[in-house]
Amino acid sequence: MAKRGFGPSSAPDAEGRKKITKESFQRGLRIFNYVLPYKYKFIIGLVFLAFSSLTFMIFPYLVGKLVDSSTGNADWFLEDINMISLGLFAIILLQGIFSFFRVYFFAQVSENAVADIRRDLYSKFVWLPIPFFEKRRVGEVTSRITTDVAQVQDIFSITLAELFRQITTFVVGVVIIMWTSIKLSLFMLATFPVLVALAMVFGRKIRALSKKTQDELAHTNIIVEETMQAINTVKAFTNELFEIGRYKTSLNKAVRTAIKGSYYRGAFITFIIVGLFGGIVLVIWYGATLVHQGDIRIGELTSFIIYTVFIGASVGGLGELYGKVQSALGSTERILEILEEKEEPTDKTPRALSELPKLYGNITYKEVAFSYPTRPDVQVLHDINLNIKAGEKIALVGPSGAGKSTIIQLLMRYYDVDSGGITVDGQNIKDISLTTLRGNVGIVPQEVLLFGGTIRENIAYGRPEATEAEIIDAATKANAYMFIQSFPEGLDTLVGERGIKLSGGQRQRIAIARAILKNPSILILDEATSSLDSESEHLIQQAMDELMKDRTTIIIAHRLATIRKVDKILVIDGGEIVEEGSHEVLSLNPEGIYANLLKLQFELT
Ligand SMILES: Nc1ncnc2c1ncn2[C@@H]1O[C@H](COP(=O)(O)OP(=O)(O)OP(=O)(O)O)[C@@H](O)[C@H]1O
Repeated sequence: MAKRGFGPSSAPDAEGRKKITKESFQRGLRIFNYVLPYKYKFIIGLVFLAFSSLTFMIFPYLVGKLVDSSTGNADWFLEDINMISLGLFAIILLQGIFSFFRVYFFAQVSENAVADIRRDLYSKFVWLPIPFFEKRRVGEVTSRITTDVAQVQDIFSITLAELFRQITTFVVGVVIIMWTSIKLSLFMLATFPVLVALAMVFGRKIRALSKKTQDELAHTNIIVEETMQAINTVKAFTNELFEIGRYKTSLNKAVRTAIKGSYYRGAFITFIIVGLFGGIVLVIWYGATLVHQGDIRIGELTSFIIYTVFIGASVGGLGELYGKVQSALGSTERILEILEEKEEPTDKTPRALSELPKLYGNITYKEVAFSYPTRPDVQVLHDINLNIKAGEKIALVGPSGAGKSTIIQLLMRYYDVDSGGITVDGQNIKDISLTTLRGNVGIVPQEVLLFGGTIRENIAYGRPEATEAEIIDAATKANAYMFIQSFPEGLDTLVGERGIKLSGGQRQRIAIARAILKNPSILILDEATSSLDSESEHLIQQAMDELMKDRTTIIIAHRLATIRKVDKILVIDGGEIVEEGSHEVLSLNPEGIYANLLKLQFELT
């Protein structure tokens, strides 16, 4: 799933990296559009970066002069040891000051630009149609806005600066050492960078191994999470020992991989010590020979060696940065891909619900056929024809998976029909603004999810501009105000993760209050499958009756006892309407599905 939708030019690897090609690079550069509003700060940051990188490069030169001075070989305008040391100190101070401003300006740019990307991504997510989310896992969607954006932030704040610094160090360093001694430079360049490059290859292998260890540790964490989430089930089945065993096996595997990785890490450290430091010793040896022969001075050798270390570090650093740029390009690509997704054609101007055109609620389905975009080969609805007059109440019944919810989802235009058409008040819903359509439909879902916040906010979700009096009125009509008042904080009681936990019946009544407040012409009631106690059931039924008054209502019914009074019952089976009529008519057909379902439920109760 994570690999879905990448450009054809270069496939990413398992870590979501992308090969750097001209094309991917050019595409990636488009993320810099987010830096444009802050370009002056960015340029000032770059200037400070250039200053700090260049002052840094003077440091080894001055150290060399200092050594020459101390050995009586001074040939520079500053001959005094104290003066050169002061110069060194001044360089360090300058570098410190430049670095402060570099970090300050880059942080201003990166924090703002990244917040802009996050805001755009979030808005995009909210405006995207339902099928987008069905094709992806939640974790995948959230990682766009967290991990991928963090990668891009790294580029804006650190990687770019580092890249610039390493390249400057390398180029300026090589020029200076060449100027000092061509012979020694050629000797150094033929040995040292090769060793650094080898170390990089080795380092990459180790990273791959440590990634494996991390993955295995992540797997052990999944077990912890799963067990904690389902701790009641674990205890109910007295499966504590089984879970401990599962965790232990997974943990042992992670430990084995980690230990295997440590061999390589040990070997790597040995290589660094022997190889890289050996390389430096080689350079020192050759340099010392040149000093002995009088080709260069001891101070020049000193600064040469420091430059060599800088150049080596920059070569190593560039390798690492290459990997980072690759990952960031992958992230950029994924972010841009989402930003380019087509949004639902909803009206984006903030408007009060009451300002939307009011629909009457005459609904027709004509020869509607539909398959879900994720399963195009399975036709879920075939040839659905139905007619609901404004104010009529109908119920959809039928076995699980028959297609009842799908019929409703199509009315809400979460998906578009494959063939046929749905009209509201004679107008095809494709021609009605999505905002108007959804603004005129109220839903009381099967499983009510409340947002973390107060009860007031949760009820007002139905119509954010509602007044306090309207909220109380809606809560009262929904038979919810009684229990709300019984909480010390009343409407201000927090619900959700940090607040109190409401019972299923209470949540349903909040959802009814929401719908009452929204005052829609079309109402959809998705009956809860879990049964409530009779007191709660009675209160909910009363609230539902109040809510249904004067509205076109479609009930997805699971308990047939609640729908006897509706105008029409539609029995859905296998994506088709197989029976249609009032309770009286349908219950008299002994061969019919409805009569059989009725009998079954009667026997069960
Ligand atoms: N988002 C989806 N993507 C793919 N297939 C789906 C999706 N939602 C439902 N289906 C499939 O469509 C068919 C009809 O499902 P639907 O939810 O409409 O049935 P239902 O009659 O409402 O069932 P229930 O009473 O259990 O809620 C089922 O086979 C189901 O697996």
